[in-house]
Amino acid sequence: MTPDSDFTSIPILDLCTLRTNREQLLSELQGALINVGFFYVKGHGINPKLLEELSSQTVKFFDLPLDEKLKVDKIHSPTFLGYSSQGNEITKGSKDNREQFDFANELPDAWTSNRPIYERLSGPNLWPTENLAPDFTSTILSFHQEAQKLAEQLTRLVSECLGLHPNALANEYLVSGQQNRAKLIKYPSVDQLHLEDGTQGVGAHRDTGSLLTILYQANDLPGLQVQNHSGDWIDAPPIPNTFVVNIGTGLAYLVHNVVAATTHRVLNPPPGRGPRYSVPYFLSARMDKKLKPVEGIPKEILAKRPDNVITDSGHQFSHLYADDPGTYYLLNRISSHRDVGAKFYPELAAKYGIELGANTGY
Ligand SMILES: O=C(O)CCC(=O)C(=O)O
Ligand SMILES: [Fe+2]
Repeated sequence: MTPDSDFTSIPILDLCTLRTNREQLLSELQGALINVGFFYVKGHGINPKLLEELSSQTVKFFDLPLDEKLKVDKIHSPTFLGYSSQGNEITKGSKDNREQFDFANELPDAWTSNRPIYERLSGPNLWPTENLAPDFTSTILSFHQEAQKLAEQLTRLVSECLGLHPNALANEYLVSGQQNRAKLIKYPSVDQLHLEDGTQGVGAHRDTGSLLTILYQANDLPGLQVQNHSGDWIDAPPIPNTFVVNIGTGLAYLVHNVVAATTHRVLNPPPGRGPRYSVPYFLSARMDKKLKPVEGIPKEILAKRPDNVITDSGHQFSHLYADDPGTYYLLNRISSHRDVGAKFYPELAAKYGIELGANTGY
């Protein structure tokens, strides 16, 4: 791709087209994957009422008193599920101005010390009590279920549009009972920030260790930006009843980087317009299997791979990535949330040289 044909907006794909003109949708999807790595989906079939309820529960959760939110803080769990307060996460060496609540499909606390350490990441959620947050848990879990179905459908479409069997990726890298994470995010209004909070909502990054991300922008504030191949930042503003989908480094690796795990970032919300809310869901590859680029993508599709892509994102632990996805993923969690790392994984952090005392990031 030459800089002249670089993208300047994010394509919108309508999944209803699958019923009327499947070939067209697959061709649009292929273009979006190879040239952009980001696209909106509409016609996804997820009930708009559920999405409204998700938005409202997200706002209500963050409006709870801080001491109640701290009762479900990540620090209480080796899974890194739960709440993290403002400024507690680090991307590219700087604090991110966001509060978060990480959740996943519910799994029991099954890890024992004779199992691989990364399996300790999978386990139960930390929920606020029902009387404090009525219908929160059921709404969040319903959304998770729907996002999971959509993500699996998209994985099959991605395979198909790259000339593979629709189940080529799913059969190898998705396994029932795996835990896929999602989170509620609040980017506080700049009027509520202190000077030392810095300027980033979340710094430039790729979604590491996941196959794809489905992002629901839960109110109408802009902030998400996507980096095109020339290094320019392109806005991805909220569009009602759509999701923004982007490709993670896991999927890109599996398909020989013919699809792009595109760099993105989030700016603080515009002044005077209140906080921005968003809900990303991350579909992950199974953690217990080495990643191996798939065979069978036709040469003419591989030849479309863009080169000379400029990115502001680093790439942590890449040496480990393909060989041991579970450990790679755990190290990323520790690095982003060092207080949880210090409590539950001090030996692993020391082994990989992650400084737990200094909360300074990379
Ligand atoms: O909040 C957003 O719009 C994007 C968040 C994001 O990129 C992430 O959490 O990986
Ligand atoms: Fe992201």
